[in-house]
Amino acid sequence: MLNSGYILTADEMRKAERAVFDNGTTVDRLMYLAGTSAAQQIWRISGHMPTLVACGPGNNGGDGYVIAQWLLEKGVEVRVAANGDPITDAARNSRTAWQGETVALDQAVPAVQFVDCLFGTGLTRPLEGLLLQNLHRLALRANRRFAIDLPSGVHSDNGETLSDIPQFDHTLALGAYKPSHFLEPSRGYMGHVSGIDIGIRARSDFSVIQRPQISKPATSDHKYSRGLVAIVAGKMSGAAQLAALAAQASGAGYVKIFAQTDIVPPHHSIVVERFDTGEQLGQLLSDPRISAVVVGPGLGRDRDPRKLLSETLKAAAPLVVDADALMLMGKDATSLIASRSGQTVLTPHMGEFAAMRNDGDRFRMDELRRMAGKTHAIMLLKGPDTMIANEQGKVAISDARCSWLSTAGTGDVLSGIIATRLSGNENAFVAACAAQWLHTRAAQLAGPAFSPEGLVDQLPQALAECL
Ligand SMILES: NC(=O)C1=CN([C@@H]2O[C@H](COP(=O)(O)OP(=O)(O)OC[C@H]3O[C@@H](n4cnc5c(N)ncnc54)[C@H](O)[C@@H]3O)[C@@H](O)[C@H]2O)[C@@H](O)CC1
Ligand SMILES: Nc1ncnc2c1ncn2[C@@H]1O[C@H](COP(=O)(O)OP(=O)(O)O)[C@@H](O)[C@H]1O
Repeated sequence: MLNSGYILTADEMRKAERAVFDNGTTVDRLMYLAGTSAAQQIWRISGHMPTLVACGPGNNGGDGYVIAQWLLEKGVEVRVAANGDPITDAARNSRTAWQGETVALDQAVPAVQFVDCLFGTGLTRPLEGLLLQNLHRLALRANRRFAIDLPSGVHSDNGETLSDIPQFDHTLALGAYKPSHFLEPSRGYMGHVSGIDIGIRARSDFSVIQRPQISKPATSDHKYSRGLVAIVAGKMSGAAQLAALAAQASGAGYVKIFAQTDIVPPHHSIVVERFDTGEQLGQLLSDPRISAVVVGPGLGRDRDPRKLLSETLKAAAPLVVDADALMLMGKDATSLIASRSGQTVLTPHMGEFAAMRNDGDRFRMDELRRMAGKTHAIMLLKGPDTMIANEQGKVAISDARCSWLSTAGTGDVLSGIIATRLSGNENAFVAACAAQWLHTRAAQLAGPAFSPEGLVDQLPQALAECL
């Protein structure tokens, strides 16, 4: 994976480029490498498609002149649209090396293929006036649109679109992925995102969630050593049953549901144990063989579940806190979770996150990291761009996605998978990342319009890909 899966902010990318220059590569050389590699990718996809490349004033524009020249030498009918001279030496040199026709942006005639090299990581403010109008005019009248590094108008680091931007078919990330290659809403405009390796090797707190390595049970394993997952069920037990099924299908040795009502186990091997009071639940949870607990799915939000939640928070085992439990804690989540002794993973969706967070103005990734720091827990923010933060400030972002997951009950399934991964004594951050990968992969395998049960059915196959 590009830059070993480390995602770089614009500042980190500049530092990484400086390291490359310090090792003797010139700016011109790096731009040549970026531009020719991007051009080859465009050529592989489009061949001789007549092309217009829009070049901005900086190094993103510089890449554009290199792309145009490479395509010209391949025999493609290619023109450049640009206003004024480039502002960096490297971009000026690229422009000098360009042997084709250059026209002003507002004079440019659209071509079948449009390549946007107006702005990349250097974008600092919204596009305005004629620039913006011409971007739309030229892009919208093309049949295929490429964005180089980032679509012009996208903030590199936070997923925001600073201007109204056209929809692209392909985005070629240069050197390393930037956060906005994965975050919404910017990701939605990028079409197919792929990476161009230009020799950038830099670590970061941000990374892509990658396929986990999961071990088979050892020959000496038994059901308890593999992990006893306990799901706390409230009065609406369906969600807890889904979490239980998911825990089992992702490899738990034993799954129990602690339920306040008489429920039929969702599977013969899943044991239901009844309790009536919070104290009784506390006793059930004190079983030292329990290796992870889930609380929240279907718990309910009135007074009674509060007692169940406070008993559950006392459990020594690693805990997944989801759904109603998050709403019950609200803004008190930070203090309640920080005082726990065991590992905790909190899994809000955007609505639950809004109820928990203190600073609604802050960029959600920053707030997620802040909450992970304050709670000493793992924060997993669900959605099309699920991100997972730990207390050290690391953030892993999901690059795989499956919009069919937007159906009730799939979050319950995720909580069960996380519990099973936590049972394996994994570091909670690693466990949450592995569970997120398995969840999305199972969704991809399930095909369109699956039920949560259908999602659960695909978990063993997703798991098989990680052994
Ligand atoms: N530094 C390097 O050597 C390399 C850089 N590369 C490319 O260079 C890009 C970054 O280049 P730059 O840092 O020059 O930045 P850009 O080319 O993204 O932006 C150029 C300049 O435009 C101005 N600007 C920002 N927003 C504007 C707006 N809304 N309207 C008008 N002007 C605006 C800023 O002053 C900025 O410096 C990357 O995205 C990548 O495409 C690649 O060629 C790889 C090598
Ligand atoms: N549009 C989407 N694209 C990809 N994944 C999604 C999308 N919408 C929701 N999801 C995923 O589906 C799951 C839904 O969880 P949640 O909102 O808690 O639902 P529920 O509580 O009904 O189970 C989460 O894992 C979330 O990341």
